[in-house]
Amino acid sequence: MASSPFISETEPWKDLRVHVDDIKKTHLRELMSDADRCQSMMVEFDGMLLDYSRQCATLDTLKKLYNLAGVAHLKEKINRMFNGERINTTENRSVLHIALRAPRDSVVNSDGKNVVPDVWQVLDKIKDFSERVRSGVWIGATGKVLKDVIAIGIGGSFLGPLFVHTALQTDPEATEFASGRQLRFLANVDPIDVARNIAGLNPETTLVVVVSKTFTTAETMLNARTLREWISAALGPQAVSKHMVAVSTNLTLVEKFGIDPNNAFAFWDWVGGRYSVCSAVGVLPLSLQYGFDVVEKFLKGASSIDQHFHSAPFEQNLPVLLGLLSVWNVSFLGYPARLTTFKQNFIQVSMESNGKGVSIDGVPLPYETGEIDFGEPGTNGQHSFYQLIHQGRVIPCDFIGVVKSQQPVYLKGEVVSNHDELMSNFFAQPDALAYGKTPEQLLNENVPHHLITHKTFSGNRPSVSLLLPSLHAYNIGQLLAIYEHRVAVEGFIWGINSFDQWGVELGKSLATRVRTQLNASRKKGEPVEGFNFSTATVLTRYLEASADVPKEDCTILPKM
Ligand SMILES: O=P(O)(O)OC[C@H]1O[C@H](O)[C@H](O)[C@@H](O)[C@@H]1O
Repeated sequence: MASSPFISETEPWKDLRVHVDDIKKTHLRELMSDADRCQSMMVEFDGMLLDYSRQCATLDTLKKLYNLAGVAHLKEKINRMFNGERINTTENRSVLHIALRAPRDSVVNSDGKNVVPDVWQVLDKIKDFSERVRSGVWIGATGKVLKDVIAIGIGGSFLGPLFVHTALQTDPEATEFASGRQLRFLANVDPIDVARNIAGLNPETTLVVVVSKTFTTAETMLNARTLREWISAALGPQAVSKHMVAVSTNLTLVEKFGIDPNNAFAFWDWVGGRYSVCSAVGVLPLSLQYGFDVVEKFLKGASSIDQHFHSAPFEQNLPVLLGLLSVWNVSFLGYPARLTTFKQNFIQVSMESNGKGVSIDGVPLPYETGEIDFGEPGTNGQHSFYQLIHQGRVIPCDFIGVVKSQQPVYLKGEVVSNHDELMSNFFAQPDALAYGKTPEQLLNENVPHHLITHKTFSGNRPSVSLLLPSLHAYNIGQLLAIYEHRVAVEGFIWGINSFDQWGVELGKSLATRVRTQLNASRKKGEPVEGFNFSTATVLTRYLEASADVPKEDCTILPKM
């Protein structure tokens, strides 16, 4: 099959390339002085306000980006996704995380079958199960209520749920429902993470949820076996069925592991791991902690953005605008990184989706794709790495602010409330980046000559600001979906497959070889063989220096 031409060969791409020179001549300071331009670069939807006026872009840039979207067939690609076509071609799968939050009476087809009833069957099962656990109808092996949950999972089976949990943890409505309960996440395979997770928990009152799409991920399965041992060592092996449940697409392996299939919560191949937080992956642990009704609001927020993404014209479409501007920053202005104050699962959603080297047809790309995403919430970044973004490299930034704090603090005698203090930075940083500070301004302030260059800020550094009315479950869903779809838009423009992740396989398979060697050396004293000089040397050193580990097959759990 003939492969499609690269987007970089199209006229709109070439036009944008030429346009870069015009834009580079114009400082953001000038662009910001045009109030009409700024007004046209603000979009509102469902209570949110996106301000992208601090992008190094004019209305003409936007027109050119819409032309690019046209030749990239962006609209058609979005429709193909919503229609359940197998757009993840290297895995021959459709990409239907939008179905996970579709209203009960809607229709989303995969291979001609409406998947919404299946989705709701699992959601109903989660609602029922979580209510039974929370109300103490489902109890542990010794008759105690299961008030604590450890969710074991990694990557997409961890980061999305962690993000939502982190955001809900301080939401007054959600916390009310979480009273007396704890939700912890065990992801990393480092044994100290096991220790941290079980510290202070009693197996008698703990429910373990093993979350893995494949149910083969080495870290998750070892952590699952470790906590199975923790439960059975304390309560006997028969307790496992009361204290362990699973979320997976691979129900056969769930059963083989020893978890009752009735206590397994399914999802489907058409849900990518990093797009799975709206499946049982997130909905089960979060419903156990906060109750299903809160989590349903999160799903509704995501669904609202899905419908917006599917139907709003590009000029008003938040994920489309954000995606196009990211492509502009990465591919044309040459800024490969992005800072966001919302980073947990977004780093995975973005970098695993779009860090690709070949087109969807498998042809090496003549341009780079993906961004290096990083960030810190609130003002933490200001006190660590903002030096670099103000005077070092140019890093386009996303600032996400909330009108109403989840937990307002007012102190008598203070100039502003604590939330206003936080938001002062939300408003100040984008302008500091855009305007900078000139040597003339510094001279007027009588700054000594030898410090002028040190204290100069070049400015002209782009950012977008997104203002949310509040941070309830619904808004968290909106935010998640905006970022998921933005990444899809970027990938659709770049002509890559944003839904596979072959790049994670090599490291995993090399770790398997090392694991085999460690076993052979520890158990049978075999020498290190088959590795390059460097690896063999350090591996041998590691084995020799840790020769005092137990030789016999035994179980030792953390002592915390
Ligand atoms: O959910 P699992 O099958 O355990 O997969 C967990 C994670 O492992 C892989 O390495 C993938 O890169 C991730 O996309 C995935 O989320």
